Amino acid sequence: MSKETATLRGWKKLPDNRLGHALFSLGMVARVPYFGTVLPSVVRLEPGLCEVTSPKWFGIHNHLGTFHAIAACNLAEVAMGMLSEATVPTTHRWIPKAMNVQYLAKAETGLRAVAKLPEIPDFARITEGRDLVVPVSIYDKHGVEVVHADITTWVTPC
Ligand SMILES: CC(C)(COP(=O)(O)OP(=O)(O)OC[C@H]1O[C@@H](n2cnc3c(N)ncnc32)[C@H](O)[C@@H]1OP(=O)(O)O)[C@@H](O)C(=O)NCCC(=O)NCCSC(=O)Cc1ccccc1
Repeated sequence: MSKETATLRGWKKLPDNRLGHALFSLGMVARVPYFGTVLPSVVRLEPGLCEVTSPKWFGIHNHLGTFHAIAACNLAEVAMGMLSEATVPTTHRWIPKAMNVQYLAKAETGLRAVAKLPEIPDFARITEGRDLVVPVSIYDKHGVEVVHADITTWVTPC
């Protein structure tokens, strides 16, 4: 039996272009409707790495007209969630349990979230629940990191 999740297999089956990314992202939003508020587009996915873009549109504005902080947190959750789906094998399960977030600069443009693990754990050695922190950097269109989130997930053997 494959240890790859259906999510990662689905990503690999789709073409690595705008259409494939749109189809994958629509499927994701169908499963997790709240993600839809940031109109996410998953553009890169592999074990240990996920990149998601999100346009700046009226529905995610705050009173300053910038990208609402909690909408940015939602985007961080998208990137962490898809990274986890692509990384955690079917022998284990994961759930986010905490997020530490810093709003580093005003987010005036659409955003790009990059979730990246410094190293992929050896899941065979995870025989009881343990924390796995997923760092997520969120950049504006100028490449400035405007938000940084460290999301703690709880990984357990199935
Ligand atoms: C589970 C834990 C984190 C730790 O509790 P402990 O007692 O130390 O740990 P223990 O391992 O003993 O587990 C006890 C029970 O916990 C449950 N359960 C455990 N693992 C999983 C799992 N992988 N999946 C499902 N359930 C799991 C299970 O019922 C288990 O009982 P069982 O053993 O089956 O009978 C607890 O504090 C909690 O539930 N917090 C709320 C977390 C929460 O709601 N996060 C936000 C949700 S995600 C979101 O909104 C955004 C998003 C969406 C999509 C994509 C991305 C982002």
